[in-house]
Amino acid sequence: MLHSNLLRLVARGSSSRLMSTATKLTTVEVNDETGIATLTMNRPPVNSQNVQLLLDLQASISEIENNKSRGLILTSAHSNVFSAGLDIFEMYNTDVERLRTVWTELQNVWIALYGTSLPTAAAINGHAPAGGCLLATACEYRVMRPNFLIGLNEAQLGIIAPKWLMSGFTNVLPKRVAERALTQGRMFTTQEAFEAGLVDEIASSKEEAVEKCAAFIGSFAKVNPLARGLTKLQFRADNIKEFEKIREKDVADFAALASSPEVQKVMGTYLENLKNKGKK
Ligand SMILES: CCCCCCCCCC/C=C\CC(=O)SCCNC(=O)CCNC(=O)[C@H](O)C(C)(C)COP(=O)(O)OP(=O)(O)OC[C@H]1O[C@@H](n2cnc3c(N)ncnc32)[C@H](O)[C@@H]1OP(=O)(O)O
Repeated sequence: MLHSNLLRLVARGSSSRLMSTATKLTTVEVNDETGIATLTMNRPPVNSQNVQLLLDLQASISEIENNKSRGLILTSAHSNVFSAGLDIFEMYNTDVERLRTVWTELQNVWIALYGTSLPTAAAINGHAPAGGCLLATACEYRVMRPNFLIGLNEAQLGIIAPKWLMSGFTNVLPKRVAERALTQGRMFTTQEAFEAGLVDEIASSKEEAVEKCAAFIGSFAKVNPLARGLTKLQFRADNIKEFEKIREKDVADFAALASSPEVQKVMGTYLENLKNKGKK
């Protein structure tokens, strides 16, 4: 009988294995030929990041690190959204403790993804606003399907993203472009993101995006994995150290900001607009 601790489960033919997880909102599938793991977010309809999805992402990243995969590709099970960012419903009209948990688990996912020595790539098969962009830019490489939007839109929502949350973004864009985009809360189209360097390639389908991500990860085949991983982490060490210094305070700051009547009001209006959009 299948149970949550079952380790390996043959899923689709012989070329890939669905790794069992104790989770429901993510799946991990390892390609037998390449040894690359695909981590798929599956929280309908838009992969909004509630605490459970954030915990499941962490469990899946650990699983991939422990199962000796050669790399990690992050993608979505949905046809037009990679991830809509934090679940605003979960942050609205709730208590401070819940807000602290949301933020702590977002931090935990980010550091797990940003700080892994494994090669990582995002197959962005739909929109990736805010927390969706955060996950994509924590990866080393991004391939995106056409005609979607990606960016950190916090300034447009009247909120300030902390420095660690912007650091993946500022790693990949020239400083001047990043500053302008962040202060505008700009959402880039796929084409604009490609031209700016926010995404590395454009792919016409999810399958092609995953293949291109796999080719990027495959480009390290002849590089010593320890040397590769340590080199990557040296590049990221300053951001990681800065983050570790402020992570406790950052949780307190977020909980205070998100629970304030002003931000709660913004969330309420934002949620109304999202709901009404569906009725139009
Ligand atoms: C206001 C935020 C306050 C935050 C407090 C302080 C934070 C400080 C630092 C910030 C760091 C991270 C912040 C975030 O990640 S906040 C989340 C920001 N996300 C967005 O702005 C994206 C909002 N969504 C969209 O733009 C669109 O939904 C989409 C992703 C482009 C998809 O469009 P679509 O047409 O395919 O789908 P749509 O009809 O809009 O939505 C379908 C249903 O999903 C619900 N939904 C969408 N996004 C969210 C979300 N982020 N959280 C919860 N639920 C979401 C939407 O309401 C629809 O539901 P229903 O079908 O009507 O029931």
